[in-house]
Amino acid sequence: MEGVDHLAHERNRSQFDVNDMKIVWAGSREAFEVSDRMSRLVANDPAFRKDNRVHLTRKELFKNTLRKAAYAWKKIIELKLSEEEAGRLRFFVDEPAYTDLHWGMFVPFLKGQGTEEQLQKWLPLAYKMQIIGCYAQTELGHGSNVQWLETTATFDPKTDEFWWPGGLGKVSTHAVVFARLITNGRDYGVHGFIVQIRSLDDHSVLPGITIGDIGVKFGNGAYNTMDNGVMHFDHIRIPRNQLLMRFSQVTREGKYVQSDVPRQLVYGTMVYVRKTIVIDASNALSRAVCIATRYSAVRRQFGSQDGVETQVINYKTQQSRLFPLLASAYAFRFVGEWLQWLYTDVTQRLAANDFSTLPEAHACTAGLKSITTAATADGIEECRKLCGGHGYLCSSGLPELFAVYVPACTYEGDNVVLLLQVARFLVKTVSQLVSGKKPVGTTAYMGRLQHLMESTCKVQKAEDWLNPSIVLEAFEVRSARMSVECAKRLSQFTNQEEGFHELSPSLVEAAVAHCQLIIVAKFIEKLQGDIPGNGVKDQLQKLCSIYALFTLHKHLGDFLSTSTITPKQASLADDQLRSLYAQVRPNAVALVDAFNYTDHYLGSILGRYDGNVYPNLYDEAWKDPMNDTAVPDGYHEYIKPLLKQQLRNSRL
Ligand SMILES: CC(C)(COP(=O)(O)OP(=O)(O)OC[C@H]1O[C@@H](n2cnc3c(N)ncnc32)[C@H](O)[C@@H]1OP(=O)(O)O)[C@@H](O)C(=O)NCCC(=O)NCCSC(=O)/C=C/CC(=O)O
Ligand SMILES: Cc1cc2nc3c(=O)[nH]c(=O)nc-3n(C[C@H](O)[C@H](O)[C@H](O)COP(=O)(O)OP(=O)(O)OC[C@H]3O[C@@H](n4cnc5c(N)ncnc54)[C@H](O)[C@@H]3O)c2cc1C
Repeated sequence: MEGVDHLAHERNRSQFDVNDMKIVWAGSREAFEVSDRMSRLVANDPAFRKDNRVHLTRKELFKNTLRKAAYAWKKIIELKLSEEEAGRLRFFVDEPAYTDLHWGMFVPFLKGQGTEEQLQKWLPLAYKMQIIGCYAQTELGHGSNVQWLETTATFDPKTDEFWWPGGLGKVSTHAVVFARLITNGRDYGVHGFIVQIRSLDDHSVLPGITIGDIGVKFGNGAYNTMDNGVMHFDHIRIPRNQLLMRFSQVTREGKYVQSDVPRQLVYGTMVYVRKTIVIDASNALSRAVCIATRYSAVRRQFGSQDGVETQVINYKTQQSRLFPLLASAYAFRFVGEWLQWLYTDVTQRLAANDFSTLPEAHACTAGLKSITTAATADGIEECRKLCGGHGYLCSSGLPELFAVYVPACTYEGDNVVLLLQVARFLVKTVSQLVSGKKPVGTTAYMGRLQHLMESTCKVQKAEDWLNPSIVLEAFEVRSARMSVECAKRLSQFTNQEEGFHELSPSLVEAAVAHCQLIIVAKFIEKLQGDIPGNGVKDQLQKLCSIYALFTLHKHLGDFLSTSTITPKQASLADDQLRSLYAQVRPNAVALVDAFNYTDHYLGSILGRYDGNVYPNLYDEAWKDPMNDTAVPDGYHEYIKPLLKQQLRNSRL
């Protein structure tokens, strides 16, 4: 029945104030207000309709995305929205588009790498969208290995193929292009250039440049709203001052001048985007968990008592699959908040030419991007399975969410390649202990190595696993012992690079252990701070324990093989986990209501706020074009003759 809240009984059971939790999830009351207003503005405007995406052809889909992006831009101007409001509006439009790369990579790269003079020229054009930019770094032959990019930019004192860049295929007029800078016969490695690729008069591709779309990508709808492109340069010429010269210059005479900064600053935009991808992971996972939790509370199957079947959310197996994902969504939110702080701090230090925390920023953004995207991609697929057959319908919202999300494990740095960067950072940290260098930041725990190597876990009863200090120490011991073991095995190789290559699977596991420790530590830190709201902190403490103990359970091999805990303590952790699931159960629907997602944004019949699933699932089926006629296309050509032939055969 429309208008009835079929989940009211669930909402009445919750033991905390969901409106207070909405503020904590949003980050502040102001952030909540902006988000709530923008999500409703989008949900209530039919121009942002998205339930028809899966029925559109690729060209219709793309044109529809251009229409929405132009309409959104018009709204932003008309309503004089702030940068924050505009960003939230684009988020709730929920459609990968060229604007993501224009605002998410092209503009940040200009801001990070341009000189004052270059910013004055290019930023006003980009802010007013008088030029549209993309980020062209990946080539057909190289994406991960940036140092081996093959496009060259040779300085001519007298007077290159990109693959993947989002927005490149059909829309962008300009590109940030990565190429090897060659001047006076010497290769100075990869630098960033701004290159005009299309005419601002008729959008034609400029001479010497070939551009196209790379073709259909995974899934219906999904990333096919984005014109990821292919571009080939054939000896084009650009002015010298289109080398972005904040950190290195080429003089009019062709002399290369490198200011005294780490060359990795040219990678600054990737660090910036990896940081944002962690919060994006929390957004995507919370969306899938919201759908799966509400549907699990609606769905009844087997186990009937007095003629009423059991809600599937009451099965322990459903809880053991769903609640860790709920906890992870909150965990990734809070580590993403901390990462934003770290990034701001590093940026302020860079402005003062303090590069001391650059390695930490690189390791944290790389590692946390890797493990949160991997867990989220797996988590969205698990949420689909938690919804049984209906989870496989596009009207559940889950297949398209999965298809649009999974490239996050690849773009902005392949997850394994990035974890290997973290492993290098850890091995270096351990090796520097010998020389007396005090580890700081997220590796500070390595400074207590002696203690961590000798420590024994104090758990004697299940409740002991609720003690944050005990949990934190267990994760520190596991990570420290794995890193030390890798460093020890590596030291037995005469060729360190060969050893690193040989031991890379174990090194990746040590990197994961370190990054999971960061997530647990930041969740605990969050709870040590002021958490306003009735019953809110208590719920978050339960979710923090669930994230930590589920992670311990999932990586039990590490904890046992490093003697961090005993099998008995592992069993006590499982007991505590089950108890925590029972405590979260009455609050589960309210905990996902706290994400404050509109039905429009969720795009899911299963995840409707009112839980009125079945009538709407049934009605949705009839909207499919397949049901336009009772007799399907093809009947007369292929079915009728077959049936007639079979009838004749049976009479012979
Ligand atoms: C894999 C990378 C990081 C290797 O970089 P490379 O220059 O080869 O460095 P080394 O491994 O030799 O390390 C040298 C040194 O530099 C440090 N370092 C590396 N990267 C950074 C960084 N970003 N910030 C700070 N420091 C860094 C490293 O730690 C070493 O330090 P030492 O002290 O040990 O010397 C690199 O090739 C890379 O990042 N590859 C991934 C490429 C990538 O992410 N591409 C993204 C393209 S854009 C995209 O995908 C857009 C998607 C948008 C969408 O649609 O959403
Ligand atoms: C949807 C999408 C959007 C994108 N948008 C953009 C964009 O806007 N601009 C842009 O420039 N690029 C973009 N990219 C490209 C993306 O950045 C690259 O695909 C990504 O960096 C991975 O690089 P690769 O494709 O070379 O993978 P590869 O590195 O070739 O990975 C292939 C396999 O090799 C493994 N591997 C590679 N090196 C090592 C190593 N040293 N040790 C162990 N294993 C290794 C990887 O783990 C992986 O399993 C996009 C990609 C996608 C999917």
